[in-house]
Amino acid sequence: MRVVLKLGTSVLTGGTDRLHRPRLVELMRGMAAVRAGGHEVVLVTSGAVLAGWETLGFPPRDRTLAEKQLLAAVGQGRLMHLYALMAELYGVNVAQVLLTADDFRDRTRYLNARTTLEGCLTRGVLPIINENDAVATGQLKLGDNDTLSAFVANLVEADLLVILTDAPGLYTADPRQDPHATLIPVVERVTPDIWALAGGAGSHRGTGGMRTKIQAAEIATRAGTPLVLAPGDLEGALERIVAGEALGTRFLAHGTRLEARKRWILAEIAAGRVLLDEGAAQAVAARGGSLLPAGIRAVEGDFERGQTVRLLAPDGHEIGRGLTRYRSGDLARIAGRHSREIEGVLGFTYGPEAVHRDDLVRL
Ligand SMILES: Nc1ncnc2c1ncn2[C@@H]1O[C@H](COP(=O)(O)OP(=O)(O)O)[C@@H](O)[C@H]1O
Ligand SMILES: N[C@@H](CCC(=O)OP(=O)(O)O)C(=O)O
Repeated sequence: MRVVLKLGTSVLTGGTDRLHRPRLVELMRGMAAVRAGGHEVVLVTSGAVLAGWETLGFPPRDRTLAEKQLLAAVGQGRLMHLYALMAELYGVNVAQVLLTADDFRDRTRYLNARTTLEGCLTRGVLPIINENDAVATGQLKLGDNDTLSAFVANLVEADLLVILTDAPGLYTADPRQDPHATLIPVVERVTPDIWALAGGAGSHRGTGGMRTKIQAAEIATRAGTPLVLAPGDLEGALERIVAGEALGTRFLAHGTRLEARKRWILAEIAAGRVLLDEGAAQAVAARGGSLLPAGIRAVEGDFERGQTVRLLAPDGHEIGRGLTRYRSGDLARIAGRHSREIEGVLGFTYGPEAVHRDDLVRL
């Protein structure tokens, strides 16, 4: 299973003013255990602003954007340093990836981020992601890490998104305000009734409160990834959730990830056409295989890597659509060539497939 784990500031502080070291060790132990069980983990972490405030000796705060950015710039390094120390205890290597909204909007940046994260996972490195707070403002900013974690879950096509926070899950009302509030164990759909349960902003150290968690649930579940919202102060929480135990609140996915992805591919306007030879058409249409450059006869249109293209059989009829791994000019140069030759021809490679079967919908 590929799991994206989001840790809020409130979890990292354990209700104190500082990054709570024993808590960090326990969380890292959980991640290492899940990884040792054969799963992949991507961490989305908050806490840079808090870490910066701690490092500078808790100066009085004016809560301006400039101050927040300064604190994040100081704290991000500190946060990573601590994670690296904790990870070393468990023999885990970590990587830092700082993202902003533009990295999800711009196709090339999106694909590059995905390649980097995939690379980390392939090599067994734990990617640790935060928003690039020091530079991102206004339109550039996603603004909260709940939303960021849902985007990341989408980016890496996670099987599960786990958000650990300082509440035991989604309650019928804000448990801080209403002592009679009760836990909702399963949410089938994020309806207006669910939205109505979220109070305002969260704890005084957190950013989004429950609203951004529901927002994250909406984004993730629509893309086919379920979300579990659970308490961060419970020992072994991550392992128990990954093992399938019902902890906190589970938001169910709509359909499977693959279906969600295919809906998305079909919704995109095709940017070009790729003409296949008979063998490739057979492989794609009848056997559900990937399209290799060797089976391409011609490339029409001007498209970038990651855009949707139509796949045409030799008689011109459309047999499928998919996301191309190479831009049109590059694809034309490797058309008809064996995948081994890609690097020699282009000087680089994005892998042996022109369109991978996971990125392809047969019509
Ligand atoms: N319906 C609800 N159920 C649970 N918690 C809620 C609800 N409405 C508001 N909250 C508040 O949201 C807070 C979690 O958000 P936040 O403090 O931003 O956490 P984090 O730092 O983990 O992102 C909880 O502590 C709780 O007070
Ligand atoms: N990127 C910011 C945290 C933003 C955020 O969403 O915080 P939280 O509500 O604690 O998850 C930071 O590292 O301080």
